[in-house]
Amino acid sequence: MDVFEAAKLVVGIDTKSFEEAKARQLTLTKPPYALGALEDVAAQICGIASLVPARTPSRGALAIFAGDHGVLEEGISPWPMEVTAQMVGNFLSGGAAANVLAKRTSTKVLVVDVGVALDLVPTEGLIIQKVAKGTSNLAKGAAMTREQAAKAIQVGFDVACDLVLDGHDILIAGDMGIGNTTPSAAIVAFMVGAPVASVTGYGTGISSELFEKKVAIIESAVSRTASSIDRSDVLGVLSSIGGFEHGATVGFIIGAAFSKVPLVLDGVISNSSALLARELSPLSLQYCFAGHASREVGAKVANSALGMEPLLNLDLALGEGSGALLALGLIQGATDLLADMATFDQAGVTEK
Ligand SMILES: O=C(O)c1ccc[n+]([C@@H]2O[C@H](COP(=O)([O-])O)[C@@H](O)[C@H]2O)c1
Ligand SMILES: Cc1cc2nc[nH]c2cc1C
Repeated sequence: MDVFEAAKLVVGIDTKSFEEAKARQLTLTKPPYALGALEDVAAQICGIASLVPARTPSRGALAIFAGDHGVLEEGISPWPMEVTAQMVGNFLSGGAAANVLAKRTSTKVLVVDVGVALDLVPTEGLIIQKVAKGTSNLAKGAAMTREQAAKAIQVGFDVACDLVLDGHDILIAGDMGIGNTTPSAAIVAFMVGAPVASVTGYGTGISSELFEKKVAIIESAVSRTASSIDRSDVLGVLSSIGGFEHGATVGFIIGAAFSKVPLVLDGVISNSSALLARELSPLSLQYCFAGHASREVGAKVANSALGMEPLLNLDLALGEGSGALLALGLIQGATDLLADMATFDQAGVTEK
């Protein structure tokens, strides 16, 4: 199905089930709202499932969208481009942080090559849907064409729909792309209208000198974009300052919402992508959870612009879906609590 058509068909979560879940929380053996944000999470899961109590999501799937970035030639990351492809190899052989965390929650790990510069060898667990061999350098002009942006979004949407058809009941957004904190900060600055220096982070670890350079590059790309593109023009924004991972993540979010399954956002790449998904489908955000507050400052700015409270704040700056995978355990726990705790009546505990 065409993702842009699907985006228009996304419906909000079931508010009746959401409210019913909130009411059920009050009957459980605990002071009102003693489980805090976990109560909100469980109600949101019930709203998504249209069922109270909802079944606990237990068949998670992590999609790690991988792509390269032409802007790397400006020296905005200390790591060379080939690390993107090398880390894809690491994901496929099970040695990355994401693999370790996914194992704990029996989450399937899928890598989607949406724009890695090097050719990858077809392997089990790898989907090759290369839009191009890396983006163009956004410091010099548009990062991609509008057609490429649309293709990246479609890839992410198709991956989400296929995973749900395969029986996965919660989706996790992950990313891998050396240099991708630069387009992420550009997207946040442009979409939120915040000063670039206030949304730019240190990525994989850059010097303060390099940080100044990163900010200057993003400032110039954002002002180039602002002169001709409107915030509601998602293909315009992506083509001007985005990455293929961002495009795919936009589609992944819409795919989860269209398929009515929850999705856990990870760090600054998925948070910035959610700002774009909101333009195509505002209701799609009702299916999203902010897994964590990344160390990357733009992630925090994006989450607050989205009105989302991150579940964890662990100073993570890894990507890959690592923070979202950790949050999955909390989402599962929250859903279990609503379903399995005794009520005051059942336990013979006096209500206040
Ligand atoms: O998830 C995040 O918020 C995050 C923060 C900093 C770095 N990363 C990861 O590090 C890479 C991008 O960092 P950089 O410095 O090369 O732009 C990319 O592979 C991301 O997955 C991810
Ligand atoms: C080693 C390494 C692992 C990563 N995982 C996600 N982004 C990454 C960036 C680097 C450099």
